[in-house]
Amino acid sequence: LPPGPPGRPIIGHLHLLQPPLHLCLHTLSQQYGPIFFIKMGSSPAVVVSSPFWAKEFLHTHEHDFADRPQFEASKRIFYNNRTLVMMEYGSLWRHLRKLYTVHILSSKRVEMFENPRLEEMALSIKLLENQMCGAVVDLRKLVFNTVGNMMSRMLFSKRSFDVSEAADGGECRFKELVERTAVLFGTPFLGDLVPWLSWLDVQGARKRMDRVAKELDKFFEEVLVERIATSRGVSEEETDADYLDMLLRIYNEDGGMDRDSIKCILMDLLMASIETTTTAIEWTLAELLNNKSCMMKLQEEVDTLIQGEDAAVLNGSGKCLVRDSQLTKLGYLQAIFKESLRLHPPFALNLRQMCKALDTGIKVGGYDLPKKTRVIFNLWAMARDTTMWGANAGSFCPDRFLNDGAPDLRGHHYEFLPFGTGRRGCPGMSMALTVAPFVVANLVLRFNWETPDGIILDLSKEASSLTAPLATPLVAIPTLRRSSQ
Ligand code: HEM
Repeated sequence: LPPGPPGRPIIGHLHLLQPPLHLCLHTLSQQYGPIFFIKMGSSPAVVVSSPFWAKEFLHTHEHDFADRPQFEASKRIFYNNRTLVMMEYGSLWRHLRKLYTVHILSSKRVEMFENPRLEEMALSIKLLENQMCGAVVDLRKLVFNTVGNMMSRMLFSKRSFDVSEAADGGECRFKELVERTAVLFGTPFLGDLVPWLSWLDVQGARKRMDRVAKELDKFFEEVLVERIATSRGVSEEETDADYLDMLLRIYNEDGGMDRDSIKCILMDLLMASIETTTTAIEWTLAELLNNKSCMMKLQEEVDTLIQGEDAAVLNGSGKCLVRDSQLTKLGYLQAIFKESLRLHPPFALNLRQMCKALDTGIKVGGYDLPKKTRVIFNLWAMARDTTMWGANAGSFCPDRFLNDGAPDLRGHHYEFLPFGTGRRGCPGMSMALTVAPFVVANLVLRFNWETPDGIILDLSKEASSLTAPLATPLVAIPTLRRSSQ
């Protein structure tokens, strides 16, 4: 086995693990090395903190570690692990993955949904202009709602999140459900760590999981029933077609797809996208607030682009917005976004598991790993390693991504894997790389942003949740930029 700290009976190394887990595992790696062995309760796990070892597992042994650990929450909430994120590696997963990459999340499909994204951005900007200028704004909430509405409109043409403070009732219900789900996934469940103790359920978590599962199912069932009842029969080429139209067409043509599959896909896409994208945007804005010169340079870049080209102008509102197609021309914005993802990967840790078929374990890099070994990739630690990134690895320095040969995001550079890599790498990367920089560009185009009392934010701490957002939600004060009028 790889080296590792001494463990205890039953709990293994659980007593050593404190939140935030990525920091705790990083500290242990400094003592035990870039690959070390622990037991999470009764589950064997290796923690990987170097690009060399990441490549060993994710490239050399790609097939062998293409599974994910199965958790009680995902069994209960995601229709017995039927979402792509949590599905066991095998033929069903391959079938669904193809559907995602070819039909659902291809760049072409993402492009088709520019309109709802522009409209939602315009609504959030209007809210900021009319009700929030000069006031302290909860940016996490604003971004979460904006991204949430963009996603739910692309999926089933409904706004499911409230962007105005006044909205209430049904619209907020779904937001609360997403948040409760994230908490359930972010909190370890005893039975996942020590299966023979799962009957105890001291945390009462099963009940909470079942309640969330029931309410989520009800929400998606209503969406489905309403759409089937209206039988709008929109073809996928039509401009107001959404993902649900496409899924219903496949449902009608493909006997292998049932109602739960559709609900599962809708749920998967919402859950995998909103929290991650919001966290990425929140960190980017936080870094910009602390690095004023970068913020100003970005505003200049966006201003120059908008003045020189046709920007989107919405519904005669006079509001100019940066469009998707312009994002690739904003080189500095791209560098800022990458640098923020480097320092603050929304999934600080990525989890894989040895495939079930390897029932006697496998040898990796000279180590004998037992069956069902979990691999925890410390993406956070690898992206801050000074041997790879230089002495300023801990500083926000977007210029490092302007150099030729800088690491890309697409999973070829193992020191920088915010979207993972290989067959189980993130299929939503195109969507994320469109939505997140789009929101950032438009927020800095129209507003100057300041922290309350001009304080420098402490960006050294993350909260423990499904993703790793700022320890306290980001707040800032917007003022309208004259040049944006
Ligand atoms: C900044 C935003 C995002 C980040 C940082 C992110 C990151 C990740 C990571 C690290 C993984 C695991 C990859 C691996 O095991 O190698 C993953 C998987 C996944 N992501 Fe994302 N993601 C983001 C946005 C999205 C979006 C927008 C969607 C969909 C609309 C999405 C859908 C998925 C799905 C379905 C999987 C599971 C793939 C599988 O297991 O086969 N993600 N993501």
